[in-house]
Amino acid sequence: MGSETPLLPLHLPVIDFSNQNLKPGEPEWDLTRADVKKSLQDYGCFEATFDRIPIELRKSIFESLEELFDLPLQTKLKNVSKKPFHGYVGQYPMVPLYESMGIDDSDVAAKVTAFTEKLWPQGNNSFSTTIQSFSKKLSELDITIRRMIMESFGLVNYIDEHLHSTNYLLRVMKYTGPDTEETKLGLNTHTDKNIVTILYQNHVEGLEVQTKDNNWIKVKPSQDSFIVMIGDSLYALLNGRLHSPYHRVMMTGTETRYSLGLFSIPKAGHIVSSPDELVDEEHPRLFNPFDHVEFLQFYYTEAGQRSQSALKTYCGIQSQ
Ligand SMILES: O=C(O)CCC(=O)C(=O)O
Ligand SMILES: [Fe+2]
Repeated sequence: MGSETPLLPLHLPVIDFSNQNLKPGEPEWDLTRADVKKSLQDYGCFEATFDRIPIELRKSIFESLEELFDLPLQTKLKNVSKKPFHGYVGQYPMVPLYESMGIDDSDVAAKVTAFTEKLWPQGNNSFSTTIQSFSKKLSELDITIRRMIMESFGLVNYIDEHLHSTNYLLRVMKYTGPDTEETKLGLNTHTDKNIVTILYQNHVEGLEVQTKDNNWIKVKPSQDSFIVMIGDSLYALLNGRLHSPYHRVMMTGTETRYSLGLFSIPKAGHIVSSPDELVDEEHPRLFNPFDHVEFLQFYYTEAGQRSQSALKTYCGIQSQ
């Protein structure tokens, strides 16, 4: 449906984060930072290769996901949350292939142990260790990327405050293959509402990311790569400087797709507001300051679900 000649190539840029010299101040850091900025301006998304998560851990994370989703429904329903999409989600008539669970503060051992004990009252040490160490290692990639983004926009003085203003949610997902000739929707088209999302998946493809000129990129990640994506809260914080892309999951065939997303999310009570440095005549302020938790509550109302951009409807400034 997009324009006949796509303005942007229909594949995501790939950026390597495995380099040992990737430290602030080193030339490699500056080069990688420039690639991060350009990719996020153009696509709001890129594929990151990152070797800090050992191969055994990358394998065992999917065994843990299988073990979790294989639990009886009654047990999975014990994971309740006041926050929408943080607890157990499944059996939705609109997206019957999709099931997910959220693990709040998945980088903090005590929190993951408490989550685990709700589902396995006798404990499940290998599950909680796998989830926590995977999240902790992946959060290092999230921190590197957010540091680079803040530097790119001259916001060095805000880095510490910004990094302390968020928590992590690990959402784990299972998509059952539709077992039909046609391709079926696994997850509705949406933009993420948080700061940065880092996705990892098994060998079954399905994620599609929309380009600015309305073409769909079918993402083909490898075992060594992660998909990094910008959410609406970072888009607002940067006063629209980076793109927050629409994406969806489309499923075919019989195989089960397991994926997980590490979401950095503004803490409740923290006000997301673009610094004055990013507001000038050429870039008028796009959004009123907002609390992310309240914005999320709006997103899940009927009006929020109906609007093309919940962010603009919720706190957009009229003149845009
Ligand atoms: O399963 C995926 O790859 C994407 C999931 C996603 O977009 C989300 O949870 O926000
Ligand atoms: Fe998403």
